[in-house]
Amino acid sequence: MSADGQIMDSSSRTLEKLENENNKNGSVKQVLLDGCVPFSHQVAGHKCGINNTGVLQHPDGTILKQLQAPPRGPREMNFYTQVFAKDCTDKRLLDLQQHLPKFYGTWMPRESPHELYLKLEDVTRRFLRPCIMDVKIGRRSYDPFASKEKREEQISKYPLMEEIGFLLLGMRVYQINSDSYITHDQFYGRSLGKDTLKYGLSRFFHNGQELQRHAVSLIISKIRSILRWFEIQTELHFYASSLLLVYEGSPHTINKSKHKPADPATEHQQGEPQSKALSFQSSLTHSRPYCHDIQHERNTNGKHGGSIEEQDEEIGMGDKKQFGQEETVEVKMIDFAHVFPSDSPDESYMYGLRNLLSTLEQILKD
Ligand SMILES: O=P(O)(O)O[C@@H]1[C@@H](OP(=O)(O)O)[C@H](OP(=O)(O)O)[C@H](O)[C@H](OP(=O)(O)O)[C@H]1OP(=O)(O)O
Ligand SMILES: Nc1ncnc2c1ncn2[C@@H]1O[C@H](COP(=O)(O)OP(=O)(O)O)[C@@H](O)[C@H]1O
Repeated sequence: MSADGQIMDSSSRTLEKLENENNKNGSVKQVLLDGCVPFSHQVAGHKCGINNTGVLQHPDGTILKQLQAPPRGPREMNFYTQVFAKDCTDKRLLDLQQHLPKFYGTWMPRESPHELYLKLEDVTRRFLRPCIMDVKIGRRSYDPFASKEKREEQISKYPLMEEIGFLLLGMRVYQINSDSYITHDQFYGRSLGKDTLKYGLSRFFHNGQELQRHAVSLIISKIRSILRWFEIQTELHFYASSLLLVYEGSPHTINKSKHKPADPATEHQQGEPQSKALSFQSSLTHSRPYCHDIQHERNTNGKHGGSIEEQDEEIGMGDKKQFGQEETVEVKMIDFAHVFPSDSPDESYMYGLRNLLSTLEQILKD
């Protein structure tokens, strides 16, 4: 049977059948469309898609984020498409690529062509025990087109946002002694005031034995690099966008293994990064969030076979991989549902970055 045929077999399971199987087995490890499984390293964000699963992990190691309802989903898709356009000549956008998960176009399940997903690099993939934090950046978490109700709702969630300029949305931290993760949800971040912020942030770097100072330093250096990009760009404003911070929690070596790619024939991506940059202006027209109570999780590495090196080559980034000390951390910008064109510096985002940097520097000084 052709690879295509195999796809049809796997994806032709109906949702009903899946639910029955899950109920029967009490199965936690769901296999969804085309061999995709729930992404086990999601620490914040919407839980949409099949069974409110949220972000999915594709067998080739990428992740799939379902497009949100217009205008947010198309706006995020247009943003990734523009930044990763093959014929992009805008130096600012080309420089921005290094700060984003790589974008592999859009993807749709063969059976449900109305469902569209962004296919993205899994930023946590190379880590053995990834410690992950999602931090929303900026002095306001609503965009200029938000209704009065939306503005008020967002402000009421964290009135300190304007003064602090960032908000911890979620994290998971590997604990060496118990070989488990501590997780904190969005309410943890919202509970932090000016006097507890530094301590609250420092928990992300504590493995139960000691503070991972090297991770703090390396993450500071990556955030500084993102700040430098913002200091010279005036094209874009980012609202309700996040930084995803990751560091290696394992005291052992970093996972450098490269698996053979999954059978490329099992791919049926639709819409490669487009060759023509799309206009942001065109996207200006105008689910339940993830909530994980504080708890200890047994460690499940969540690794899924296959690799994406061939696709890396395709977008010209395949040979840029290096492994060194700085590979034990990663900082990427994510969540671009509220990115808008502009002609001035993004002071709000930079304010947030600077305050995050100074809080991290304080943690190092203590
Ligand atoms: O998707 P919505 O309209 O429900 O709004 C999300 C909010 O849900 P809620 O207002 O409680 O219904 C949601 O609120 P919660 O954090 O879940 O209280 C977030 O503010 C989310 O923003 P982000 O994805 O974290 O950047 C919000 O998403 P964005 O408006 O930032 O896309
Ligand atoms: N490229 C990525 N690599 C790894 N994890 C990611 C990536 N993008 C998103 N995530 C995970 O999914 C969560 C939600 O992503 P996000 O883009 O913020 O979704 P939402 O728009 O629903 O807020 C993040 O907190 C993170 O845990």
